[in-house]
Amino acid sequence: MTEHVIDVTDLRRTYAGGYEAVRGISFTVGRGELFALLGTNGAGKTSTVELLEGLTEPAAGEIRVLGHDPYRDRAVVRPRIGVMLQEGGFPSELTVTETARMWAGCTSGARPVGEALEAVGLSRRGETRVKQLSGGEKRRLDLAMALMGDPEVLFLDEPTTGLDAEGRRETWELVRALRDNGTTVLLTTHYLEEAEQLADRLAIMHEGRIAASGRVADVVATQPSQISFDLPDGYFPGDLPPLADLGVTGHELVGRTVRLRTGTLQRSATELLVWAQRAGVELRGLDIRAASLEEAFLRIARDATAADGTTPMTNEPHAARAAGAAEEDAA
Ligand SMILES: Nc1ncnc2c1ncn2[C@@H]1O[C@H](COP(=O)(O)OP(=O)(O)OP(=O)(O)O)[C@@H](O)[C@H]1O
Repeated sequence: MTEHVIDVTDLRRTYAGGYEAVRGISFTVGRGELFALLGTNGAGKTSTVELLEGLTEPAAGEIRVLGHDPYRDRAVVRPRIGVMLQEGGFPSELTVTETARMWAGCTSGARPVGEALEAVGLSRRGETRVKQLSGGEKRRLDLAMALMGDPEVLFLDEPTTGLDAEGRRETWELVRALRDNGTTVLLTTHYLEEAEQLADRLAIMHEGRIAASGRVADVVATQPSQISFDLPDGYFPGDLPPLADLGVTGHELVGRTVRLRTGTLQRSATELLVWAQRAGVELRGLDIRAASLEEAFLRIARDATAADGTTPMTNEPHAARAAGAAEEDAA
């Protein structure tokens, strides 16, 4: 049986004023797994991660990290986890090595500073001041600090926000290597490609709830693939073969562009192409596209919104955030 390093049941978080940012979520993360928490702005990802890190107490529900309550058993859990926050905020005048030494001094069981910097490829930047590091190097320094205690569980909150494509890829390599060495990783991200690249499993949050979860392929498989093409000249939609025969589950006509949705892409595409071949028509603008995580994400957010009648991407109470999350919890 898989050991659950993180176990979350019916978790809720309510901020002062009664705003419920996390509305009864449950999930598990197995040892050595990389689990991604995705979601629109304000979906509740950071609010959830802060609870897992033991920074504050939930309004309801249960959390186990390494078998302990991360808030009540903080002294036991904290030395075994690493946390990379969205913004590290280290003093800009210190050098990389001075920063790492300072951090090591606050970390129980800290690994040698040189080793932590080596792990993130910053060994050669030891004498550089933090303010002179590039954005990507700063994020790597944040990661080095999170790795200082050689953690069993690593929390990465938006680890590649603000990085260019190369910096992002470098970070992915590092995170993959950590996972391959057995570190359990919980990652929040806005980048769907990041989740596709790294995650063993993921959950998509929307307005405090988990709208979909599972392996990337399973979440994508719940979404239809799409075939689109221009209606051939002189043809009407009724001249196409019966859509049911194509295995098509939905369709629309936008101008003269036909869009078909299907859960059996190979069959639908083959049937359509055979029909076109027999009819001697060229399907201009033909585009055959398997479902992607991005489509799954957008559709899930849209469906969840339609179901509860709310507007996506709402972010009104965000301003209150600046005042500090932990103290403001109503719980
Ligand atoms: N301290 C706070 N007081 C009141 N509301 C808050 C506070 N912190 C966050 N919220 C609200 O809770 C909701 C969830 O915020 P959270 O930061 O957890 O979302 P997120 O998914 O991490 O968003 P983002 O991707 O934008 O970082 C948002 O509506 C946010 O405005």
